[in-house]
Amino acid sequence: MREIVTLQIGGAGNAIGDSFWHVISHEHGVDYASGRFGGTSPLQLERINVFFNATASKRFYARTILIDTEASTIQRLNASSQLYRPENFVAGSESAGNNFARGYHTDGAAILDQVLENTRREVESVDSLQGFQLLHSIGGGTGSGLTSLIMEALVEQYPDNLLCNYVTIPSPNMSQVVVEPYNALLSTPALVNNSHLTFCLDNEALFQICNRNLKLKMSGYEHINHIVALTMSGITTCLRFPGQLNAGLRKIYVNMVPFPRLHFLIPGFAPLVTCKQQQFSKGTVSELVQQIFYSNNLLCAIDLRKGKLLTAAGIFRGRMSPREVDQLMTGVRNKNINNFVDWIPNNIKTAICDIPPRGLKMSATFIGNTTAIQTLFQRLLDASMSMLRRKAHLHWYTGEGMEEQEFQDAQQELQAIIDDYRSSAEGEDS
Ligand SMILES: COc1ccc(-c2[nH]nc3c2-c2cc(OC)c(OC)c(OC)c2CC3)cc1
Repeated sequence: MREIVTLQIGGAGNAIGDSFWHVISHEHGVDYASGRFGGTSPLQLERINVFFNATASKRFYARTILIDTEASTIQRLNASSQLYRPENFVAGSESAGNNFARGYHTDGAAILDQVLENTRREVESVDSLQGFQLLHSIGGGTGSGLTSLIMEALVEQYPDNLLCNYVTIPSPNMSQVVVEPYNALLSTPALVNNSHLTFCLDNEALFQICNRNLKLKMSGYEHINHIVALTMSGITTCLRFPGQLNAGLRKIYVNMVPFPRLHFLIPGFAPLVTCKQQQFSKGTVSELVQQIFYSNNLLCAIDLRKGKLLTAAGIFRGRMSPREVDQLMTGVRNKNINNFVDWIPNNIKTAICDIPPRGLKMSATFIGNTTAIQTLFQRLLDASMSMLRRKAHLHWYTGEGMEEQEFQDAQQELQAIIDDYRSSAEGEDS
């Protein structure tokens, strides 16, 4: 079986991770609180080992390491569910204080060995590891700094395995801490050089989806985390349920990433409408196909029309005609041919799973590798540079042993990835 080890890091990473385990444990017939299987179909068990371990008492637990520099968030999860193995909780004694330097050099570094020991134990308990998925933000100190440190160690210790990151990206409209742009900037080198697949989850877009699409009052992150979990469930559908594709992380990597550095993927999901709007929806496949190409349904605040798709994937769930899905997806490509690069033939792929997500008759998940992502990177670069020019708040980092040069190096990495995506839109080699 091609198992995946999850590492959920920091407050945001653990909140997203908990939502993800809530969603997929239900899909696999596993009770979130007890880990007991109560499913109704053998399909729920056929590939359950990709993300779960079976215990001697016929229960299941999530193959995940729960990591944070301060204990409170993950202590709550330990109390809430037997889905999490008690030994897999790794907490520091002091928060990384929203500071990349403390996540990477001090408070995070203090727990790195424990993280790697727990990871090693999970790796040695599987038959055939395919890779790791890391859930984290890049706005906070732990999600940015400790994750960068962990990625360097994983690449060194497991050079043949893939790293797949689900990364929440700070937004000026949802900023909690003024130095978030610095933490995001400093995360760039690890994401560019050590991640193989980086799914970008932009808080700006997620805020707009809750506010504009779903008309939700934003009282916290629970709605955002559920949308992310639904989308992650869609992205991992072909990994978790049997289907036409012999699915693995490497197959996504090989087919979605034309050059190693251009691995930043934009997810989308449909339907993202209120229950009232859902009553008026036609509930057709055609509607789903249209919606997943709307910028309003993307989990990144970018406009697909401002770039070209290098590759795209659509994962459709529910009872529908595969022929109709293929025709509609091909139709979108043909009608928007200028929004697809012409130097990668057949660069759109569709997969169908007849098991719909909870509460929906059908859904569609989009994954786009688009050159339009450079606008998101430019937003991060502009936000960090406007402070760096004035050396604002730099002392919080230099006081923890960092050099200003590290900021300039990260700035060059971020500018370089922007340039690479820009030139790939023009058809030059990246
Ligand atoms: C852009 O062009 C292509 C993209 C992917 C593939 C492919 N080949 N083999 C696979 C897949 C694959 C496709 C998936 O979605 C359509 C997929 O779900 C995320 C998915 O997920 C797990 C996979 C893995 C298995 C082919 C062409």
